[in-house]
Amino acid sequence: MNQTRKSPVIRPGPGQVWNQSSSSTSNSNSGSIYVLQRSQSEQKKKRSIFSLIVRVLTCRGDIAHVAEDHAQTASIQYSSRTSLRSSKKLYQSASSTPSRASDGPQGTDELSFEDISKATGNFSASNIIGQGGFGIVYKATLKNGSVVAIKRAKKDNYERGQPVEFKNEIQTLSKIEHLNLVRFYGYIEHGDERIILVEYVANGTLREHLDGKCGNGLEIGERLDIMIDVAHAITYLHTYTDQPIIHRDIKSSNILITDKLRAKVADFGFARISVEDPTATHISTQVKGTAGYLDPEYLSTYQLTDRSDVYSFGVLLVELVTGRLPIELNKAPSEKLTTKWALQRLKGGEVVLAMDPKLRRNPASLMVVEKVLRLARQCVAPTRQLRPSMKRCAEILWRIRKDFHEHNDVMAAANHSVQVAPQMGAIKNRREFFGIEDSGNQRFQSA
Ligand SMILES: Nc1ncnc2c1ncn2[C@@H]1O[C@H](COP(=O)(O)OP(=O)(O)OP(=O)(O)O)[C@@H](O)[C@H]1O
Repeated sequence: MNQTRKSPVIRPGPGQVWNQSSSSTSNSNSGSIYVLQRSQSEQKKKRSIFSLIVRVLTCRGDIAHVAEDHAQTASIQYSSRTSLRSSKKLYQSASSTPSRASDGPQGTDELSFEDISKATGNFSASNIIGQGGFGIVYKATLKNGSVVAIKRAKKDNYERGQPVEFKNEIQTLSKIEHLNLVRFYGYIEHGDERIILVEYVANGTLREHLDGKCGNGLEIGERLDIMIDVAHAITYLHTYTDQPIIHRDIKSSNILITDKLRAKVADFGFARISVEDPTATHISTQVKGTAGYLDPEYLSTYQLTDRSDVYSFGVLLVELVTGRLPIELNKAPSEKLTTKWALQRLKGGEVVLAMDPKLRRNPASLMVVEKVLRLARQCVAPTRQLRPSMKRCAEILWRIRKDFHEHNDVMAAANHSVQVAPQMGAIKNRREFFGIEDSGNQRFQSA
């Protein structure tokens, strides 16, 4: 396998985001995943495709800074109408002709930049719901009352003159539809503005829930549901889309939580759409992702496969049962790398020590934590051949959930009989107290 590294390996600190170039080309004639074989210029072109959607930056401003930023940008005059683009009409329409988002919420058709501006209160600071590598995220209420999330790119965060290929990618993204994936409705190009319109998910990120900043704390059953939702979303991306998609940035802050405490995977900024080549084993690409979640094999070889997402998913599983961040800077050296620490507890038969202190301890929750850690151990195996597919992960999690429910049912039945027995005892004692013959015993037993 030929491989040429063009850039040195730069290792960011914990919590920082990776954005490291490689223009390696790779060949393989075995296996069943996918490979991109591109010249350096083609690779560069390809790299720019998704940078428009999300570009990884290593620093984040705080909300106050965002508000200042907003104050400067809010005064921009929006004269021409440039409308929401996505899906089929992208090619058919000239750039300034309104085009339609496929199956977006009612009201996202024919949206212009002015409409978006109005819907966000002229990008009002009060509508800011977050900030990420791509830019600022706003909550927007459309004319018909639908609520969507608007991602407004930082000005230095896109490249002009996107190639046709970019439009292909947008088309593909807009076709992705799964209950556990944040829906991509479309984007708007307007002068030097780049806007992405996505489904609004109301209840914060998974990380915020684990930190107790959102919600009332997730019980183990709820966490299991979230694991399964994420597994379904990634399985869909890997297996059931027209072209397999590798997410490349599975992490707890990219998992949005619904009001019903179910999960939706967000942020396809790093997503790679694989070319359909049944003989290929991997994509050679620049390394992107977030420290702590990054597949070490991808990091050292630049070879991206769907098993890189499986690795990140394994880290996420550990995060869900321990409540800890993948890298805990303030812990003792032996506890800094959460996955390693938790898997050592598993090996030593001390799962209870790894369990999130916020979780209730009972045999059922301990059983779940242990089984999930065992699955996580497979997911973070050092080489991709040893890791299960996402589909397999989902199947294992279903089994764990089934066992959990059965366990709970047994516990509930046991509790019920414990509650019933003293009542019967009390009644019997009352009979004795009143000197009544215990002739009703038979009836109690059969009741
Ligand atoms: N569709 C959405 N619905 C509701 N809130 C969202 C949505 N998308 C993003 N947010 C909020 O905005 C924040 C920033 O999101 P964004 O995806 O831009 O960045 P990130 O994933 O946190 O960081 P990075 O882009 O560096 O990976 C999220 O943490 C979340 O709180």
